[in-house]
Amino acid sequence: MTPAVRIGARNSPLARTQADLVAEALAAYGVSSAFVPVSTRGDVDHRELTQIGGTGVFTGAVRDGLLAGAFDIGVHSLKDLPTAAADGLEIVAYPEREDTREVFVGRWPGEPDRSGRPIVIGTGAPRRAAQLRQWADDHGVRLRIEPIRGNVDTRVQQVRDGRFDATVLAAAGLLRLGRIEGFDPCAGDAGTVGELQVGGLPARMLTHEEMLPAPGQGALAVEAATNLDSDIRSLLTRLDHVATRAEVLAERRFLAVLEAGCTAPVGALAEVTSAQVDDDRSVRDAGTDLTLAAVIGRTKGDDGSQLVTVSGSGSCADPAELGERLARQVLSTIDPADLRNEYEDHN
Ligand SMILES: NCc1[nH]cc(CCC(=O)O)c1CC(=O)O
Repeated sequence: MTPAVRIGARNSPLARTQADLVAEALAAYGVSSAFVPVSTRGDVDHRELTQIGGTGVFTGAVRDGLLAGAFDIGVHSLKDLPTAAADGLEIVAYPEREDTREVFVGRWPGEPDRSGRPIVIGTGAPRRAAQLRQWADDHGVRLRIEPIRGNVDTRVQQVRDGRFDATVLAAAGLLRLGRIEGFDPCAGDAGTVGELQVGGLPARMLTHEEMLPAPGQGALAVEAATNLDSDIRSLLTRLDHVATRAEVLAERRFLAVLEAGCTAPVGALAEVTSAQVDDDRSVRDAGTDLTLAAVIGRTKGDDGSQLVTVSGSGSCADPAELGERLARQVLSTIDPADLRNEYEDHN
């Protein structure tokens, strides 16, 4: 009988659901598990995230619990996890990624509005704000962006209550919680636009051209202490998804290199293009089988642009190389003083 694995995660509905997904995957290998809830600084402090400051407001307490031996593995939303490695800890698996798109929930600003008043969008993420402002400029739409806090359902509720006209949330969280009505994963972008609802509000999937996700969005990180029992560790590595790993390593290296040079908001999406993943977990056609597209918020340029965009391709065999190369390209071609200097929680 394999001993139960203790799984620590934030005590929010989404974190709990994500921990359950890992528990189910372990159960498929005949391993039982128990959930250990962790209260984090981000949950008890209700100021804006940009005010609390520092990265890892949601993940620090889970990491502390791992180091203290309170549980065997921690399950994080990867996009909330700081890029810096934590001493004594390692990420043992990146399970298969959810949908990486963003969802616009509420009144769509592209529609004519007779009131003449700007649409108010609630978001605390400078990355989302920068891309929304650029979209609004491109479409001649007036937007006002205001901070919003709370878990996924609370944010939707605040739109329903009329405190905001709309908000933007990750498809991954909404799908895991089962909150998107009318979603057909096979329909692609066109098949879903205009037909979706979230909490009774109109919703639409944003394309990656409209908004790039946070680095690591839609992916989970299964983290453990480096001294974890080796049998449990090798079991956990079976939860790893090779394409997801390549993608998130490219995105997170891009972020890490940029963070060293500025604090601008960053959106980044890497995609494995070959889809030729061998059963033996290596990726075929190594060469140019990984793409990366990214946006970085900048102060308004002479051409009115508020975003720097960059894209390129590399190899699944060395995803960090692609991320690093594109980040250095941005840092060498753009004056860092032109990049927006805002604390970013990357959500
Ligand atoms: N801290 C917020 C957070 N962290 C992870 C998710 C959703 C899941 C994901 O993006 O992987 C969310 C909510 C959101 O951005 O809508």
